[in-house]
Amino acid sequence: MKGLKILKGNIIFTKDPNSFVTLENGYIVVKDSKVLGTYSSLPEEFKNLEIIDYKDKLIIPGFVDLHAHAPQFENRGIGLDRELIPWLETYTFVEEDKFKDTDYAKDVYSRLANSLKENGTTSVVLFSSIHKESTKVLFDTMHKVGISGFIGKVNMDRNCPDYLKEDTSKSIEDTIELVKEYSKKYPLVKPIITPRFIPTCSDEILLKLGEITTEYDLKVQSHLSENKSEIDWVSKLHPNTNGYGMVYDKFGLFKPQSTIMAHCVYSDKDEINLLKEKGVFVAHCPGSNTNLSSGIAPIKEMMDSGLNVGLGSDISGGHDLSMTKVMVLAVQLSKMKWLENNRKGSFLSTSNVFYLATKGGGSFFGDIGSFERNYDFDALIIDDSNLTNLDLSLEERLQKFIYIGDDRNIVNIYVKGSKIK
Ligand SMILES: Nc1nc2[nH]cnc2c(=O)[nH]1
Repeated sequence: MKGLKILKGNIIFTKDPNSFVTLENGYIVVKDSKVLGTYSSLPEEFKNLEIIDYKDKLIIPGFVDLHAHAPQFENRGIGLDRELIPWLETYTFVEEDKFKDTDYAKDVYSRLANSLKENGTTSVVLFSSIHKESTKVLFDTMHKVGISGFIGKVNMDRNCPDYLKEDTSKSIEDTIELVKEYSKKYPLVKPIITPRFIPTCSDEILLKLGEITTEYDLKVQSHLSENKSEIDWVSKLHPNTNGYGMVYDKFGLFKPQSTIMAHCVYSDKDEINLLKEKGVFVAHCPGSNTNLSSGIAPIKEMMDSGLNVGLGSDISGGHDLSMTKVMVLAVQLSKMKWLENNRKGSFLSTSNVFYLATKGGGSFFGDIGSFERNYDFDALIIDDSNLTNLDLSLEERLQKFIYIGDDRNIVNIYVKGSKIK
């Protein structure tokens, strides 16, 4: 049978946030790019096909990073003694300015893309910088490495240093050029509309971006309610709008089921209801919640209330793009939040956080992040033999890999059925 691949190993994935599906020495049948089925014993019809036998290794879905800043790759681990606005002004804008040079972009973006891949991120949603040519470099580089992604040229035309302040019309012109060139150029890497955040975007640019979103049927990403000074700033800039989220919505930038808002640390009831009503995805970024002293987003509550939620590394507000490190931090912060709330509700379980890092974020892309039938076959093969000599269940082995494993344990990677490592 043409286009069929059969993989054997210890399969573990989530269909819902509250439980794992595990198949010890199970089989995944893949047809072209998609999962045909998972089986504990191989059905007769596939019996004479070749089997790729991963023996005792784990087979898990690839990770999804819903929020990261590509031009901040070099800044990981520095400047984290500041809060958001001074951090942006002192470190981030200065580094992003370097991307006016495409040679610099080629160097940084190829290391970024390889690092994402090596760490098992098979789908990623990236902010680029304001620079059109370097954004093209990012599209081309991500395509070459073979992981899937949305990439957005940043738009900002006020309240930032002159060297990054865009002329509004030129910003829109460059965005449309990128959308036209890259919407169909590559199968796995697509453009996304990316106003940086409300403080750096004029009403005019937001209005135009809303129009482009509708006209070209695009997705949108930005930041929301991350830090208290930022929220105060937005309420001063938009005194007649009822809340930060409402500003995006007013300009048509909460496109149903197609928008990601990073952070949402301080979203109140009305904002949460708006996010829910519009099917906005919240990218929870525990790394930057702590590093930039922003606060802990109540992610477990958001998830339980039915919001679309995924995880973001948010480099370089977050210092590490490894999604296993992000998962650990998300669990740890959710425990702190739970204690802070006098043990009301609960904290993130291992299946909760694994779901967030796979199917939760993956549903922004489509059928991604699980091994259910017709899901894209994005998978990691994990050799965890160096991590323990205990006799553990598959769930415990996965937990151990998340907590103490690293990129060296990821021995093979599949994206859309193709082996990229
Ligand atoms: N974490 C984070 N928040 C932002 N808000 C506006 N820009 C940024 C950024 O680069 N990182």
